[in-house]
Amino acid sequence: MSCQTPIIVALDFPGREAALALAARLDPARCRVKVGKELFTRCGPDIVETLQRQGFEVFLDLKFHDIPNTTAMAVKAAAELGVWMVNVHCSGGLRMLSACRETLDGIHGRRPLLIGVTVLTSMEREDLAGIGLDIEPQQQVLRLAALAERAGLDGLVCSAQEAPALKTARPRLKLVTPGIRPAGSAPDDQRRILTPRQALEAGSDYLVIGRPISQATDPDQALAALVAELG
Ligand SMILES: O=c1ccn([C@@H]2O[C@H](COP(=O)(O)O)[C@@H](O)[C@H]2O)c(=O)[nH]1
Repeated sequence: MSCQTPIIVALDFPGREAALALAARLDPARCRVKVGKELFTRCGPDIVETLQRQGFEVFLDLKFHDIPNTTAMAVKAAAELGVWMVNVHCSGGLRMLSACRETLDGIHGRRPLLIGVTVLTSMEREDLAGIGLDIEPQQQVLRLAALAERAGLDGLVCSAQEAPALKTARPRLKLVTPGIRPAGSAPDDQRRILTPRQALEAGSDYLVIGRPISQATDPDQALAALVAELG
């Protein structure tokens, strides 16, 4: 059975054992899982295959960013691994994004959703100024969204705070939103945050949630509360 909720649980752990221990407490019908840089660098493709065998759809969150050929071949490798979603940085530019799209279009069978990372949810205006961008995060997200749309990507990683503007400007694109924090919980290093319910109401299609579940005293209860909040 495919997943019935918009929740993607980030398995940000230093090893296989901890990641699979949390996965064992999750139901693939109630959430998808995300394998990011830490877990993948430690465990490699095997962890993705294991999670898929357990019934999970996997978002491979490696945020590829390189020259067009290198990035497109990395996306191809992810597709051959069978992942449900893969992402690349929009700031790699139109030629890089188009190369990834074209490479996936040449693959037979099920292809992963190709998602463009816009502005990391840990960044605010002053962080953009620090890298030479004198612009509000939302404006930069909208610029990169235009590029993603032109290249034929399936969606964007952004903050749910930008979802209303994106749903108006780019209604075709799926919105994958980290920076989700239940009311009253610590923002940690995130800056552009919303609660799960606010994010859905704003127009998010998928909610990426890590520490509020993985670091909770009772992860099962934390996930159940989130699912209940979303209705
Ligand atoms: O802009 C981005 C892109 C990716 N992430 C990833 O999402 C999770 C969020 O984890 P939390 O513990 O809920 O903060 C994490 O794996 C990030 O690498 C993001 O936060 N922002």
